[in-house]
Amino acid sequence: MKIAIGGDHAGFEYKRDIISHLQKLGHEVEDFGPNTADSVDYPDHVHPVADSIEGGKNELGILICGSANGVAMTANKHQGIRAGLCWEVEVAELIRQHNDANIICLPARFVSLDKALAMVDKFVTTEFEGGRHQTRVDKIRCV
Ligand SMILES: O=C(CO)[C@H](O)[C@H](O)[C@H](O)COP(=O)(O)O
Repeated sequence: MKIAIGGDHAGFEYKRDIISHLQKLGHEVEDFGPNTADSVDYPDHVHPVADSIEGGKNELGILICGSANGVAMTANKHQGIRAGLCWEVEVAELIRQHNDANIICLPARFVSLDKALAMVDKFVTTEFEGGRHQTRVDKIRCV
């Protein structure tokens, strides 16, 4: 699967380890930075992730910052993006099953790396259930 990843300095180390994990599983990962742990502004690295998914270059996205709120707020400004903030593996499953989320947002300062990896694994392997959920997802789009 083609996956876009990005975030800010607070998520830099987790992003590095998530990329390695996904590549070992055979996924193609495009890293939109940051490339160091130096302080950055997360929107600079979130918009390109969202653009790549809206443009069809990548299928899913992963965004990591301290609380995950900034990256989620930024990503969800894009009409074609449904970004879900996750803190438990079951939530990572539900944002795919019920919300057809195409981006998962991870709070690096509030979850362990092992949990972050487990959430990523669940996110990329869970399908949208459609049905009643499709009706709701269709109503998310702003007019
Ligand atoms: O969600 C966030 C921004 O709203 C993240 O938690 C950022 O990583 C955090 O704000 C960065 O804070 P810092 O003090 O500049 O490291």
